[in-house]
Amino acid sequence: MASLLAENLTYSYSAESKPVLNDVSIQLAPGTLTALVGPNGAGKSTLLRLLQGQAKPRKGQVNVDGKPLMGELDQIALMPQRGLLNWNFPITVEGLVSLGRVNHCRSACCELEAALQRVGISELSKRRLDSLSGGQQQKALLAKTLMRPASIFLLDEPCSSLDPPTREQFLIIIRQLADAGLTLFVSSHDWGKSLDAYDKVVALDKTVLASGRPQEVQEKLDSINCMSNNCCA
Ligand SMILES: Nc1ncnc2c1ncn2[C@@H]1O[C@H](COP(=O)(O)OP(=O)(O)OP(=O)(O)O)[C@@H](O)[C@H]1O
Repeated sequence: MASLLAENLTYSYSAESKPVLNDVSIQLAPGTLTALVGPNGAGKSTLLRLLQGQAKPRKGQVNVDGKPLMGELDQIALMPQRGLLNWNFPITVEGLVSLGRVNHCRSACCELEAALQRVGISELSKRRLDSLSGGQQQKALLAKTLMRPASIFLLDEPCSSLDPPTREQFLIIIRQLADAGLTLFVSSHDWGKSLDAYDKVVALDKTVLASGRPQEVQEKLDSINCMSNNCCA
């Protein structure tokens, strides 16, 4: 089990441009499920990339288990937004999921079958990716991410494009993963009852607007115009 502490992160995409993240601090406790919500352009994906070590903050630092993060770590896995993938690529589910394997990893949790079982798609392993529904594709992408020998998982909008029942199913899966000891940080545009499934919510709009238990954050955000109408978009 691993913990993550980000302190005072500031980031801009170039030296001349304005920061897209400003003085962002967050803490992820081991074995917890945390939601990251915020409007379009709030910096959610950027923050997840900083936390995984894909980009370096201009100010501030990320600590994993008390040690500064230097570059990408096997310990932290990022599931990208579905829009970044070519879903028509001719590959089977097991082919895609196997791509998540890290060569030197031999532990049982990283085995293909275990990853497929964890997200409940063992029976789809021989199917082509482009023959699956959006929800099944998202589960396959999660299974690929779970092949990493990581204990911290950053999921970028895994529930986008899923219908409400499939979202609920997905939430049950990620809740089980957290209950099994993994640390999950999940960006989302869902705002409302579905956040009750999380241990903690971080609301971001370039900086942290609110952070805490779902009910507390919801009450705080109810008074902020940009996040009204039960939706962060
Ligand atoms: N590669 C890039 N170069 C320059 N600016 C970028 C780049 N990627 C993102 N941005 C800018 O950074 C800001 C934050 O974008 P980011 O994608 O992190 O937000 P987000 O909260 O994930 O948005 P969404 O909910 O729409 O996915 C936006 O203003 C965006 O235009």
